[in-house]
Amino acid sequence: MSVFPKILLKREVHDHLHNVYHNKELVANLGMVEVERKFERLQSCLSHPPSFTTIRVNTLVTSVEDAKQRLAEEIKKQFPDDVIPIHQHPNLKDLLLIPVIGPRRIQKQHSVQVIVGAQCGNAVLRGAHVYSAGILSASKWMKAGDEVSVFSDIRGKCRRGAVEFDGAKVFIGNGKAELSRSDIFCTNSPVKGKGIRMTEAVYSSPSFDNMLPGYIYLQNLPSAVVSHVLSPQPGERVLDMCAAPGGKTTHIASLMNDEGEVIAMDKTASKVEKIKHNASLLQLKCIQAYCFNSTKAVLCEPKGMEQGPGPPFCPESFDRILLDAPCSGMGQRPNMACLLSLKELISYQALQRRLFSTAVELLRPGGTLVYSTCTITLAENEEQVAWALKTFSCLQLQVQEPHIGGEGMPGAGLSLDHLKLLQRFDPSATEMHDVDANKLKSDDDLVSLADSDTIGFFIAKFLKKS
Ligand SMILES: C[S@@+](CC[C@H](N)C(=O)[O-])C[C@H]1O[C@@H](n2cnc3c(N)ncnc32)[C@H](O)[C@@H]1O
Repeated sequence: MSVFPKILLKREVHDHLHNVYHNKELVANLGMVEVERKFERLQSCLSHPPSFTTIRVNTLVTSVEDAKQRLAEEIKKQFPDDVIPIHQHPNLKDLLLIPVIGPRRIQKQHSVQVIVGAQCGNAVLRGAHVYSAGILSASKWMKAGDEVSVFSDIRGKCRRGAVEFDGAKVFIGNGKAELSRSDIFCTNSPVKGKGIRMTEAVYSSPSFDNMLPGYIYLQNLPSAVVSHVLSPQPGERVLDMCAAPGGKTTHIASLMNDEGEVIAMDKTASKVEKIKHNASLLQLKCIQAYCFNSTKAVLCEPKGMEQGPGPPFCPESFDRILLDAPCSGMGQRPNMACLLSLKELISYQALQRRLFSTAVELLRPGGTLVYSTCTITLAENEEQVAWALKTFSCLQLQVQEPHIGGEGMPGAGLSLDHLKLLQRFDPSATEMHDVDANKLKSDDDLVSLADSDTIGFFIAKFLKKS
């Protein structure tokens, strides 16, 4: 059931998405009434978190059963009075599902108020505590130990250090202050560590910060599907073109049993350090990470030139390539306000095409290319597939295994057969659910809810014909 306002969009973005979700092909398929409902559901689902937190087990260092047991012990420390179920996904054997309980109707609000940035607020609704860096405002008299009510500044309008804030804010739960207002704001150096320990969030999930490092990796369900769809094999040479912070890179390496070569690139140096950190934490040795603009990753020098281990690379030199493209991120949940302008929203298509063209050049004939995004627009998903099939006659769409999400969305002129080969995780495909750990009836109910109530995501798999 909806407890937060639906996602707040700029008028121009709202109207654009409205047109996308009311395109002629979709209306012809579903009818106007269903299309209207779908668009309303989409806006509502996006402002709420998915019903499950998903944890990928690093199967190179532990078994799923062992990780499950360790997780249960850790979660018990946080929720001594509750039984929080942990389920292994039946089709993604390295994935564990933990329900996000909520929404809770919290009656009591405290007079001491804390305002946090929207990103911090979104993390709280997925189980995080409030870190000091995320706090924008705290009541004048707040001291350590106070019970406080926490609000998210959804429009990004609150001034850092303000004593009160009357702008648009959404209540996300109650907690206990670990620092005073002056500890947070009256200091010259940035404050680190926890600022508020959440005691009752509107949506509650364990906090996985620093939990079992090296054993588990917090990863959204559709993101964990991607590397299985790519299906990398031990000994292969695999390229992850837009890789930071390395969630999929590390998954790929672990599916390859850490044998072969996984080359990860990202254009931002600090993010490349995160890939290296994650690879080392998860004890993966076959990953090489480089800071590089992947649109320039094809070696153009004449043959015979010495080629180093890093980019640029010779054409047709990879067995498999993942292009988890930079995108508008409109599928991320929860997201109570999207501050993107229409210009920004539609700017990604061109960059994605440049990256895609590079991927096709670098892939060997007979190789596999997977394209994915965490967004819900047609322009970045089905339209890109239609363009790719028209532009590169060597490409053929492939069946995906596992196929857990729905089919592609009509509207880009793709045939029904092609739409069936695409995998779209569409939050608007399900009704909103209250989740109460004790009322999840059967394992089947639980898995189908976890599979359908996810972030918005898209996956296409291509074969480069020999
Ligand atoms: C969707 S995120 C990747 C998430 C990552 N695959 C994971 O699962 O952890 C997209 C990434 O693309 C990077 N990026 C954007 N433009 C790029 C470019 N031209 N070359 C390489 N990386 C780029 C961004 O820095 C960002 O880290």
